[in-house]
Amino acid sequence: MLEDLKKEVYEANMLLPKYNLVTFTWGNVSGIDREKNLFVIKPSGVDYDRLSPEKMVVVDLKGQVVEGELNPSSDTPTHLVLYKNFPDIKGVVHTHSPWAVSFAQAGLDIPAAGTTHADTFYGPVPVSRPMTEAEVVEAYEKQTGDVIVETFIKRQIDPNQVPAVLVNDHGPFTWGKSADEAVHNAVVLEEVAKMTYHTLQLNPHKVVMDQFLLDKHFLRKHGANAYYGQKNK
Ligand SMILES: O=C(CO)[C@@H](O)[C@H](O)COP(=O)(O)O
Repeated sequence: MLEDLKKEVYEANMLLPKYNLVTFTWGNVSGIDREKNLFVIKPSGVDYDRLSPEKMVVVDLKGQVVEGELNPSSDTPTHLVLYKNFPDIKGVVHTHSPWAVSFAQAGLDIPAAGTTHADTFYGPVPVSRPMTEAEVVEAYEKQTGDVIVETFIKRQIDPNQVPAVLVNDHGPFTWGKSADEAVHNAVVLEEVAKMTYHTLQLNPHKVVMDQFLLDKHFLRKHGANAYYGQKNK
């Protein structure tokens, strides 16, 4: 079942160590088949050099394993919440990439400090609020997904325009129209986190891109149809 998607998700997972976004078995990538309403995710606790397409786990939208010998990633409930609430996405990535984790642990958004950021994230990358003790104790991974969705609703951020979040005290999640695109966004997020840290160290008075500059950049990059299409959503 879903052999092609398993191969795609396996290959996307292997990009995490390749781009130094994870250490040991940290992180995970999933991809969804929106017609079958099934998603494929990395197995939990398996070293990347021991992964294979056959070891990927298939999960339904109730969170039940429908195929696979191994346990699905411990972050499966978070991926599930994102697939249910962000209907346009088809791939999700979680990493512990150090610069993005540093912003997440500091409880800080990554502001749009330049075009490298604005090329991928059409606005600041938000950090979620700290989770309550009850949320952490009850069902951390599911609550993580709920807090991510809450962040985007409360701050009126379009997840298609800012395909990333910094989970407070934890680390980044990114997403996209495929597992590969979600990994691309995770790589850009880490680069941008590093650049922005240094930018703000060099110039603490740096004025980051406001919505007008972000709009101009989006319009320049994607054209008027895309710009006004997004605005009229
Ligand atoms: O963030 C965490 C643990 O805090 C997890 O994302 C691990 O980094 C990977 O867990 P598995 O996917 O292997 O279950």
